[in-house]
Amino acid sequence: MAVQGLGAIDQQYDGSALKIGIVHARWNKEIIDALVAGAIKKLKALNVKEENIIVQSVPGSFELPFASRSVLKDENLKLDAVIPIGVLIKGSTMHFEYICDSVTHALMRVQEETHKPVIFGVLTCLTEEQARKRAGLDPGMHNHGEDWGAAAVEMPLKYSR
Ligand SMILES: O=Nc1c(NC[C@H](O)[C@H](O)[C@H](O)CO)[nH]c(=O)[nH]c1=O
Repeated sequence: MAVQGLGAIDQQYDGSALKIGIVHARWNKEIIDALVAGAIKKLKALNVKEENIIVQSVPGSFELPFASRSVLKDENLKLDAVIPIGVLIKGSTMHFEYICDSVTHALMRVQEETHKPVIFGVLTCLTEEQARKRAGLDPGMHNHGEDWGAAAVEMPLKYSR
């Protein structure tokens, strides 16, 4: 069996029949905007229609699990997957650690409760520089939002249909 690299895509998936939600926090706006744009770019590259990409925002990453569950359960939206996007940057207190840990576990619970893919789009960085690099804001750096877009297409086509 071929060993896949980190974030390797095993084939080109066709997202033309999918409806994907993106719920993003509003902290660290410049980095968030780049990550959201990267996710949307990849979704469109995989044929997800623009009208089937539903974007909503919440105050911060701590609100991502609640909003992700809400949009997945919304019968009017009929989403196939959700990409919660947040950027957590370590400050001078333990606030960062508690939010990172609680949000990570809560997003996994949303996935288990809804049986819908919840892509982990939360950057947990020690510095703003780390976050900027992972959003592709530095020349030559890869935008992790694109990986999240690819995962949001692959997962519902593989497991939720
Ligand atoms: O503190 N730092 C951050 C943060 N705090 C706010 C928190 O997510 C929540 O919105 C409020 O506590 C209100 O519930 N939210 C982030 O997305 N990134 C951070 O780096």
